[in-house]
Amino acid sequence: MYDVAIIGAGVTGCAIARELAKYRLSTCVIEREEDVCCGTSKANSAIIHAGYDAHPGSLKAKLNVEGNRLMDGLAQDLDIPFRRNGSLVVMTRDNDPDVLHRLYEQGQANGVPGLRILDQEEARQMEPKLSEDVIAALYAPTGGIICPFELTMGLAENASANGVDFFFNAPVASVERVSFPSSSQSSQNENHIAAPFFLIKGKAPSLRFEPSGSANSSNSQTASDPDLRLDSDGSFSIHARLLVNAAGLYADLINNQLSSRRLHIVPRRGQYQLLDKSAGGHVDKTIFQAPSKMGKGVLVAPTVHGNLLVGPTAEDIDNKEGVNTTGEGLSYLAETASRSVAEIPFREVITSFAGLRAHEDGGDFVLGPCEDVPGLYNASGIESPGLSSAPAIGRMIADQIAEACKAQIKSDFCPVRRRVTDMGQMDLADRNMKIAENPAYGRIICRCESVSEGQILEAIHRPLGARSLDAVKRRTRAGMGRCQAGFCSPKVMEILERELALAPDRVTKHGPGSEIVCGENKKI
Ligand SMILES: Cc1cc2nc3c(=O)[nH]c(=O)nc-3n(C[C@H](O)[C@H](O)[C@H](O)COP(=O)(O)OP(=O)(O)OC[C@H]3O[C@@H](n4cnc5c(N)ncnc54)[C@H](O)[C@@H]3O)c2cc1C
Ligand SMILES: O=P(O)(O)OC[C@H](O)CO
Ligand code: FES
Repeated sequence: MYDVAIIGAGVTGCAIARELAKYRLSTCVIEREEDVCCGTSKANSAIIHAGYDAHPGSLKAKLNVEGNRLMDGLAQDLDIPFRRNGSLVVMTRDNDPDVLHRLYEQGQANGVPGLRILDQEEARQMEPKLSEDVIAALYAPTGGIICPFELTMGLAENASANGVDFFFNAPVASVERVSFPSSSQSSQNENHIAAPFFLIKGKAPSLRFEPSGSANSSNSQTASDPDLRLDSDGSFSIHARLLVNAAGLYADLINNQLSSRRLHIVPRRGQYQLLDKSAGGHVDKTIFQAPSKMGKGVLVAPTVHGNLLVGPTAEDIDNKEGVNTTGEGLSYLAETASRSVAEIPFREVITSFAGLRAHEDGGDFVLGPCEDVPGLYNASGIESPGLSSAPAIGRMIADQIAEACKAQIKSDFCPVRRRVTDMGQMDLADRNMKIAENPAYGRIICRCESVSEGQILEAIHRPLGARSLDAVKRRTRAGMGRCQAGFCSPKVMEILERELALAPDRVTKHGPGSEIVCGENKKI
């Protein structure tokens, strides 16, 4: 029986897992996808917000500012690309003239440091490509940009290295609070009433169990593991004393199985255009427009890897899987972005994508113990600024759980994790030394992003290692370049086949059901 089970391996679940790993508690994370960071955490604006957007007194306001403050230390410990590039909210003649003052006052109340309102000239000096229509701007020096994949994976890998188990390809179908011994408990317990616990069930024919700290672990689960029961049809059940609901868009479905305090989460789609690195220097700061009831509006921002990002739209839709882009949405972006930034080189678009905000009807994060279900902790309704707030959400939930269980701090928690070697960040001498040590670092697999075979091997053979093309991409950037994997995909597939002893038709893009080839069509 685990002390704590967390449903969801997005940035929220992984941040909570890492904080819980600081305590003497047995913890697992259960994720329906094949990897961490497959939900909203992988498709967003990647901004670490300063914290002036949310209403004073809200959880969003408090945790955004605290998360922002914690980010430098976390990025250093977990080796996450993060840059405080600062942000501007620009005002044009069409906007309500009070908008910047309102945001400024809100920021002051939330405790955001260094906010300043700039006139037209100062704003343009800071960002020469601002549109002619911009007449003033709110400057926030603590705004930042981050790699959301590395943030989520760094938290997860570090949690794993410190004792947290992960289950992948494990969609939870039902959760139940049980207050009697179940048949799966040991016979010693049969004659007395056990403390209530959560019974978490699902069907996972290809469940992948990653016990803590396991590098190179095989894909087979351990049927003998006392915390997990797996039947021949792939049904699994996991027992835990406490349950954390960090299931993103599906957190309402998990909560509503247990609590009469219903949640309702609407997917609010945000579409983006991502431009090539040749356009990455078009702006330096993150350029926001005036916010609306639907969100912070369309931004133009550099990414930590040197691309330019334009988006998102904000459309409420019915489909929790509706991550498609639309012609209408993408045209809206081009038209709207030009109100704040001039001459955006849209010819340099290399891809478009969409993410879904988990918008809860109440409008704020839903965090902490659920009033009518002892042992259930919600981390639900985590829309923006969820990425920025993740370090603070992790601390808040873990502290609440540790206090409730009177859990002791572990003395051997190691806060440090290193990401896959980034050859691009090395000088020539270091690069040559690395290649001399291991020639695989000299074999370039992804030309656009200069990713070597050595880096891909590292991505596969590390705790919570990559098992698919997209998982390799998130860890190394192989496939994220200008050709969008046209050249490097077959090569990465070959490496996955070889290293994981997979038949070619078992290599997937993003887990079971996304196999890339279906067989041979010609003998060579
Ligand atoms: C368009 C857009 C732009 C954004 N921009 C920013 C930004 O710039 N800055 C910022 O701070 N925030 C931003 N956000 C918000 C931020 O991305 C989210 O708040 C954050 O990623 C939410 O993380 P999460 O872990 O709660 O959810 P997710 O990342 O969605 O993780 C939930 C996980 O639960 C899993 N799951 C669901 N149901 C089950 C089940 N039944 N069984 C097992 N697993 C399950 C899912 O597969 C998923 O992996 C943005 C969001 C969007 C959509
Ligand atoms: O549109 P929002 O308010 O959900 O914010 C999304 C990002 O944080 C900024 O683009
Ligand atoms: S070669 Fe990998 S993205 Fe182009």
